Amino acid sequence: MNDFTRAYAQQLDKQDPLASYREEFYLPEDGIYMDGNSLGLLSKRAERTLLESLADWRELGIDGWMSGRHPWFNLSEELATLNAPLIGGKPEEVMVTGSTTVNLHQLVASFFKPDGKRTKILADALTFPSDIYALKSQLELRRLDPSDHLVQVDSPDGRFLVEDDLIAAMTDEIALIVLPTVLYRSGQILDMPRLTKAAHERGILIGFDACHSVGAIPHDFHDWGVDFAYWCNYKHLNGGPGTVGGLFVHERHFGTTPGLAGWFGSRKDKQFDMDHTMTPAEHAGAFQIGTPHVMSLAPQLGALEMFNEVGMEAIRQKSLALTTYMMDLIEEMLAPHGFFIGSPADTRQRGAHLSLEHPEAARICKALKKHHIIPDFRAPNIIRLAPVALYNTFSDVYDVIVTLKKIMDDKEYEAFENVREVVA
Ligand SMILES: Cc1ncc(COP(=O)(O)O)c(C=O)c1O
Ligand SMILES: Nc1ccccc1C(=O)C[C@H](N)C(=O)O
Repeated sequence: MNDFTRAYAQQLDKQDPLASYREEFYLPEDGIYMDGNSLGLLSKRAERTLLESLADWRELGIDGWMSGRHPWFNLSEELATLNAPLIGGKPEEVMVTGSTTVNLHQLVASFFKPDGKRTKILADALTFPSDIYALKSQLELRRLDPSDHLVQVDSPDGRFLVEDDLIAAMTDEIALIVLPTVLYRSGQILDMPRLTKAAHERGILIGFDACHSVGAIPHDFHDWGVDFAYWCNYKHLNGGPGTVGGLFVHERHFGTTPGLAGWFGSRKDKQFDMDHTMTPAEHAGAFQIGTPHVMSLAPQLGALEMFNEVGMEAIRQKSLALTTYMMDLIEEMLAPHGFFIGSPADTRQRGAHLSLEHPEAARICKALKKHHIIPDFRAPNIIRLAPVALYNTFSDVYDVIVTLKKIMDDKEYEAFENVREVVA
């Protein structure tokens, strides 16, 4: 690209087949939101389905479980059907339940079966901390010392993982592998089919944390043979702050006893028999635990509808066009200012956000916020920018980078302290 005018960005917006979806969202009135990889924005459809469920509660009380606009007893299953195409699973392999960390606990409790020499869990050194806390506590629950039973593969540069290194660590001591689909800092996509194949050739189960990929890139978890996966629905899927998460269990594992059992994992027709012997659902529903957070599920009905309407291929195409455009602008406009793009240049390895590294990152983020631009900061030196396919424009990207240039040219960031805020 060699046209660095705003007119060119506007021309790209005119050609954007997804342009009309922007109007579906509540966007900041006088700013630009670039943080959809941390918390997606509210859409009018999500608001509508939440209000409908609230009205069901108001009008029906307990009968909302079986009647009303969105009967709550089957809501998790209904949402699983909407979530399944986004991760390439069969509807019965998916459940909308729990949260990312809770689902990881459930899946490790169910699928980590140390046996003989195989007593270790393999993870990586760059993954989200909550996953590591969960894995360590799962080991401790089984009286296995995490310092030698959790193997974390290092990254040569602190940004990216090397699949060959991960595969080399798949020894005959490893019982289970848990890796991210997309790294939360650099946005690197791991080669999931290759890693799954390598794990299975070595007799190891493998699961993925799909928080940063669901709603951002297409997946084929079923066809790749992935054993399990888990994710949140509040980032790219715009389900609302703390909305209920998702999990995938490959159908070959149906019948596995849930490690953390609870009555909502029962076969639906058996649940209210109130028997003290559980009859688990015959699909991924078995991994539910207790009563779903209905008001937190409800917005997903509206939010997920859009993804099914548009399809992940079209979303991915626009997302890559946005991040590629952003990279080009960064290289052209910010060259003298010491930024490093810590995300993959290769589109096959790039998720849906860019990570800009700079020693003054914390205060550059504060200066951006002063201009009503919302990025996020990840310590010690990363500005994450996520131009989101359904609601951001090429003009947004242009305006963000031009503002960043102004902040750097005029040293505006010097007015702030270079320390992170409490929620960064
Ligand atoms: C990759 C990843 N894993 C796990 C989590 C933790 O999710 P939760 O707090 O919803 O359990 C997050 C974000 O918070 C995340 O980005
Ligand atoms: N759950 C949150 C609650 C508050 C603030 C941020 C989060 C995030 O999800 C951060 C995100 N996981 C990240 O990739 O950094």
